[in-house]
Amino acid sequence: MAASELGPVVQTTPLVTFLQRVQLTAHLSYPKTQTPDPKFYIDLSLKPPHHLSTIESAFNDLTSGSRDLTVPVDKLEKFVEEYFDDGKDLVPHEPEDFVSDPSEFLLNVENDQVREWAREVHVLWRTLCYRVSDSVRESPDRHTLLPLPEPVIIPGSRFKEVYYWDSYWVIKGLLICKMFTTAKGLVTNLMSLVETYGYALNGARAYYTNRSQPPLLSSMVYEIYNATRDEELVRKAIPVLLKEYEFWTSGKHKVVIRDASGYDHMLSRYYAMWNMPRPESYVFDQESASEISCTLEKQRFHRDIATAAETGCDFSTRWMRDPPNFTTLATTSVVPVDLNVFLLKMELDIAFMMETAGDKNGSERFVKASEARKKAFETVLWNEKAGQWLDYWLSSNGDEPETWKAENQNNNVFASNFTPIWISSFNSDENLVKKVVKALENSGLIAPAGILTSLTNSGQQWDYPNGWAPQQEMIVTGLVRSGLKVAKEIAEEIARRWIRSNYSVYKTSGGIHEKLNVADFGEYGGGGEYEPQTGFGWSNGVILAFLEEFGWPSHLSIEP
Ligand SMILES: OC[C@H]1O[C@H](O[C@H]2O[C@H](CO)[C@@H](O)[C@H](O)[C@H]2O)[C@H](O)[C@@H](O)[C@@H]1O
Repeated sequence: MAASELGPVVQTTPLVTFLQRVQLTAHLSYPKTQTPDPKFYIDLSLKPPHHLSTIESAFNDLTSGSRDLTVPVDKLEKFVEEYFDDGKDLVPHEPEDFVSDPSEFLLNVENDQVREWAREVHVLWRTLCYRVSDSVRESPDRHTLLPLPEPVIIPGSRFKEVYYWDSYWVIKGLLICKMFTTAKGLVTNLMSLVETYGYALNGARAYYTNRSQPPLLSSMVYEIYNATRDEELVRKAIPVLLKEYEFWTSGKHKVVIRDASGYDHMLSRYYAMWNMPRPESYVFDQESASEISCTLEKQRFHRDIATAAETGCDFSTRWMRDPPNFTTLATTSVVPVDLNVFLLKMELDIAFMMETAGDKNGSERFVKASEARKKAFETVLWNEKAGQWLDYWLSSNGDEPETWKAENQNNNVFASNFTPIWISSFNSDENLVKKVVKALENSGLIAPAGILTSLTNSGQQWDYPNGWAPQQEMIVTGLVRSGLKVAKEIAEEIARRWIRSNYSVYKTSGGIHEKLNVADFGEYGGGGEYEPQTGFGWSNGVILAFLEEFGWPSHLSIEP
């Protein structure tokens, strides 16, 4: 790891650096209307028996003499065909615990049409399940895919690798489908990444080693323990979670906000260890930064782009100082509500796991840490007038404690502002829940497909109307756990909307075999990208989780 003026940088591999060059040449060589997905190139493997040095020199020959880095497309395609393999690094895998009709599957779903669909969603796990090929294990230098010990569930579409936070909702879905072994395997994979790198990577690719994603590993372990009572898993998880906790609460991730009475509150922010264009989107990031001439400023911008990817919400006006101007991205200057919710949850989960494993002192330490963070939520992030928690803009670079200012709270409404309600100490406070429910109802976020991520129509993936808000599963869960009638009613309404809109996406034009993009989702908001017969990992999980929580009565229509 090297250090730059703005923080650490994790070096990438020679293969990633080379594939970036191929990506750039492809981008420049194809006609504008046929621009290839840059991620395709960075995901390629070297075709045996060729080695990187041979392929690199063949590529130098191919491009030599071209002043503008372009080559004829037919020659480029022939080159890719000759020297690379596409998609052979993952091998389809039949999950050993898959049964087509799991016992006690969604007993509350009475409506036959919905039951039949839920079963189709369950079957999708088979199409998303793979194992890493032996060639990745034997020759890791030939692949950008990283070796993992257990079978994986991928999101689908262009994402042919494990993703950290997606795995949380995937696991929720797998548990409902009684696929306990597969769920445990996903956690084993993520734990192996923490053991190797010190944090769970954004995704299992060599170009994702410079950042993590929303930290939900402890929640995954907790969910599995709840379903299986597997104490061995808990014992194995504790040291791994301690390592992950250290990553998120130290170095550049740690920020300290001093309140009016001089009390220091420790919170966390996202902070990627990268200051160049992201390899998987090299050509786009380079273009986005093209107007910035100062090197340091460029590096800062690239770090903020990579950091937005670490948030899981790439991209959103939430991270922009002057939305929707993309170059004002300042992700590292935000103290995000949801990240701190996930860390509060991690503290509570670790406390619970230590107690389960008989470590009383350790458990108390984490209960204390959770109480301190809860206090920070009340002082730094809560806004009484808005009835929700607000992201906080740092005034400084966050290296030293800085004093809290009311005007630094970001008054814009985001789904993430409501995620603290997931935490029991918040959802058990009746007065607080009532305030939050009122604010949520008046927020404008509740759309025909559930909770939108933001209210700003910026064209970004994580803004209205695309509205992918997987965090709505946490909000819904928290509202239900409050036990308050008004909260449960709104939670059920949100879940029904999500189910209906996803159903219509799956079923439009005669079935899931039709490819539908977010854009086709139009006024519904929410949902995701659907490839033939796969659905999308995390949304499959949220569908099943909502169906389990609320069922679907026989008299209720599924059509929106
Ligand atoms: O290729 C660009 C970016 O893709 C990923 O982000 C999106 O897909 C992920 C997989 O479903 C999801 O976890 C994330 O929330 C999405 O925004 C990736 O995580 C980014 O790092 C990457 O740059």
